Amino acid sequence: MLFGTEILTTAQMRAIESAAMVSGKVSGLTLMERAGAAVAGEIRLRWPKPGRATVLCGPGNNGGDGYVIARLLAQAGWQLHVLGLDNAPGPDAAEMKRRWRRIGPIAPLTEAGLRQSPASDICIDAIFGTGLTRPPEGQIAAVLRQLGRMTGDGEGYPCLVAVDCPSGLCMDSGEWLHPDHGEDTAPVPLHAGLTVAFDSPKPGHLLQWGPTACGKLMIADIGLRHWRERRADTRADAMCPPALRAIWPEFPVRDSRMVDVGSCARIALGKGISAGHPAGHKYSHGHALVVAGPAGHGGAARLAARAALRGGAGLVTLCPPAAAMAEHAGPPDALMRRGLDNATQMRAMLTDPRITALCLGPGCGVNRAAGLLPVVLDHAGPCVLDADALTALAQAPHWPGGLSDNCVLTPHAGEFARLFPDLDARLAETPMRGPAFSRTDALREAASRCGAVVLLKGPDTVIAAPDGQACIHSASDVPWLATAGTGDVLAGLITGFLARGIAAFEAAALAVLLHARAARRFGPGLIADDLPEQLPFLFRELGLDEWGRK
Ligand SMILES: NC(=O)C1=CN([C@@H]2O[C@H](COP(=O)(O)OP(=O)(O)OC[C@H]3O[C@@H](n4cnc5c(N)ncnc54)[C@H](OP(=O)(O)O)[C@@H]3O)[C@@H](O)[C@H]2O)[C@H](O)CC1
Ligand SMILES: [K+]
Repeated sequence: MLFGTEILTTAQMRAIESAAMVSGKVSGLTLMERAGAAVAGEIRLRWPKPGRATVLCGPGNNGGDGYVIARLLAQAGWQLHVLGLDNAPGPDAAEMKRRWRRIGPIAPLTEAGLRQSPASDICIDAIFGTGLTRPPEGQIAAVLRQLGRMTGDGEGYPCLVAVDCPSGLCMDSGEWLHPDHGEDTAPVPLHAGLTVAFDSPKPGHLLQWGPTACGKLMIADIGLRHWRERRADTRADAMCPPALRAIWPEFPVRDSRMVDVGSCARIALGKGISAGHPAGHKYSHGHALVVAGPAGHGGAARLAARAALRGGAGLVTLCPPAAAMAEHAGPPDALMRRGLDNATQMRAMLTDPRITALCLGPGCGVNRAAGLLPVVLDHAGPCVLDADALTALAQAPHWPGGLSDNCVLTPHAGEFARLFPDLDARLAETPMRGPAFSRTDALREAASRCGAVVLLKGPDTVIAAPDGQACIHSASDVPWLATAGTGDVLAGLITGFLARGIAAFEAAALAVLLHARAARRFGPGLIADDLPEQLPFLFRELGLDEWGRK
């Protein structure tokens, strides 16, 4: 999979960190110094004039990073107020604590201690990082609640800077861990203005509450690349499930490893049918069928068909029931129309080998989708099943079998719950232990059960393939994408890419990326009809006007 930055689970991060230390080439103390320096550097970039900072240091290495940050900021002229625990941390954090003590005192990390802290411009949360395994309770939970109350985006509030992650957030799922007793002990979610994470993003930075909790996310290089890449080369190890990647072209993230989306997209498109036929005829760019529903419900399928055309399918044929043909008489004229009344007609249609992809579901009606579904599945060609086709699929006798890995399912949360009620129930459970069951866990399981690529739509869209590849696409910066018909456009765009011969997982990933990018480019006020119209500009901006040339 070409798109995006690799995401590491907390277990993978720990394995890489310890491989680095075992090698003897880098010590834990050096890594901690680099981590602290990265955060202090980001702070000084944003607040060039030394100010006042409160640093909250927890029991482990995240706390150790906090002591480094305090020391480096103090050396840069900041006024520091440091709170810490009276515990015996690991040797690296203990050493950093000692070094801080030579500079300044440590007040007890308690709710009262925090309330009585001198006013500050920023609060630095170094309480828990990737080592969080259970919900914060007692005094630490009270400190976090107080921290949540006293920091925020509003004027007059100190900005919260999170070290690696906001404390209490499970970094494998983006869930806040809850104690199992009482509403009044529920976590007060933190809202950091800046989070500086180390080496790689973790799933929790991107899933569920992650984006709102983290604020601006910076990924700092702390010199672990060699061990990360070695691990990627030796994927036999149990710590290394197939790659999980983040696609975040314009998400507010800075990451030195961020890939060039334009070149990734170019390569993916170049792998399609058009490769080697830059001046090919229309059939060399594929022929997509988009099934439409009964009269009065044609808009969704037309949106999908338009997106498939704009996505570059050579031909797109819209197939409403014959009685609904009149409804589709308007533009675009490039769209072909052909009546389709029943499964027999569909079976005949699909004998044409030039048809390279099919979209079933948008505006189709559940009964019509259920009638056509067996033909689509028997045909076993590249297809997108969306909307009503997913409802029909959940009721099909063979479900969850019968699909192949060139099929993409595009459920929203409700459709996902109908298809995989047990996984949905697990996702809905109050997370009380880390690592909590995540959307990537659920999607990998869903894809492996049904044998198709599954794409769960949302501000944190997750896509998984049956072989375990998965990616998270962050679009929490484009809330205006949540409007009627945008899902139909996405289904159509994937169909267009499938028609062009792009493999299912890549077609889904590329479509989701361009879909959000189109919304970002258009801005608020967007309606679904605007999305396909943005694609030509996007293709040009990303250098995709050269598609077909590798
Ligand atoms: N990634 C890297 O290469 C580097 C990361 N660094 C920083 O280290 C932290 C991870 O440090 P770690 O010590 O493993 O964990 P934490 O600091 O997050 O947590 C400390 C310990 O707290 C205990 N724990 C867990 N949950 C709770 C809870 N709810 N209440 C109380 N205590 C809790 C847990 O220990 P237990 O033995 O009690 O289970 C944690 O171990 C990472 O985030 C980075 O900030 C390095 O500094 C640089 C290299
Ligand atoms: K933290």
